Amino acid sequence: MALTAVLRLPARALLRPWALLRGVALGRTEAAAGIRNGARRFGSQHVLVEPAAAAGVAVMKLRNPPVNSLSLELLTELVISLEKLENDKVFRGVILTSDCPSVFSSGLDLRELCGRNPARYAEFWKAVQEMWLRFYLSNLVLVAAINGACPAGGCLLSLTCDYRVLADNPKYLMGLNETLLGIVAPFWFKDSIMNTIGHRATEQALQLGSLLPPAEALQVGMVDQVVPEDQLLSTALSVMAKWLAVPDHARQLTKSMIRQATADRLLKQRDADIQNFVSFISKDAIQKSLQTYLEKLKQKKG
Ligand SMILES: CC/C=C\C/C=C\C/C=C\C=C\CC(=O)SCCNC(=O)CCNC(=O)[C@H](O)C(C)(C)COP(=O)(O)OP(=O)(O)OC[C@H]1O[C@@H](n2cnc3c(N)ncnc32)[C@H](O)[C@@H]1OP(=O)(O)O
Repeated sequence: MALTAVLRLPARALLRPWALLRGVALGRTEAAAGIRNGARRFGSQHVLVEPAAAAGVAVMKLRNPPVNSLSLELLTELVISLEKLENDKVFRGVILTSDCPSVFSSGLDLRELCGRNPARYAEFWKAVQEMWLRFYLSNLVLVAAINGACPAGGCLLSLTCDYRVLADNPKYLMGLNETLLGIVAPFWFKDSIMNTIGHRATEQALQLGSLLPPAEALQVGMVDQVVPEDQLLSTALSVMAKWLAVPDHARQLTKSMIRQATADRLLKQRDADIQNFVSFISKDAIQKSLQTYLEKLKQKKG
């Protein structure tokens, strides 16, 4: 970025050099680098963050086309983006949504689970854990505006949020469908869903690998609201306003009181959980099962 362009930027942009550096790294213009109509904006390759119309609220959009699969890069960028927002005292709430049409997130990137070496599996799983821990324990209010299909790891990501609004479209199926892939959701996936929908509903949803349409997701409590698609963002903003009306310190301590024990279960055994994952995913039978599933997905179009 030329010096003259830097000098034209508002002072507050200069106080947040990461926003500018990101823009420079991506070779983008001044507007895309952080300043548009006086509002800050930043992004990475797979995550776009922009201020919402409401004060103190950012909209974080996943953009890893075509289906927002959670690759190592996307997971890492999600955590970095959240951390930036947490460190920027302007922001108190985040609306998490998708920039890809009809898919919120297709879950963990299946290419990360197939044919890699143990070190790469371990690195990937550490990033999945990190994403879950950081989002689950975030001090910010997180509202998921689910504007598409939301299976497996996508559902997990939404379950880290404080509130979920789902757009009313019968194609937007949601749930932890791991068993249908021949894999087992780890205990912290199970804890996340059980804390949300309860014990009995989890017994069914997790064993059956249920992918629920909006009305059923609402009925079981997997989402808090189902709204017409064109009202998704405005609803998320209204919900956010209600949550932000509560003093931050009281809400944050209360959230931590409710969630910390669940997070601690993983924190106490992160390395063992990584080892479990690596040995499970490396088994020939599991690899075969995942390859077959991926093939079927690819053939679906033909
Ligand atoms: C004892 C226990 C110890 C340890 C724990 C062990 C194991 C736990 C391990 C793993 C946990 C994993 C959780 C997961 O998240 S696995 C991912 C599961 N995801 C899914 O099942 C969703 C699959 N995708 C779909 O159903 C659909 O794609 C869709 C509904 C999201 C979107 O449908 P569309 O019709 O819009 O798009 P498609 O044509 O189907 O897809 C386009 C394109 O994208 C590819 N793709 C889809 N999903 C994924 C994915 N998750 N990863 C990578 N790639 C994906 C799809 O194949 C198409 O590719 P091509 O264009 O054909 O190349």
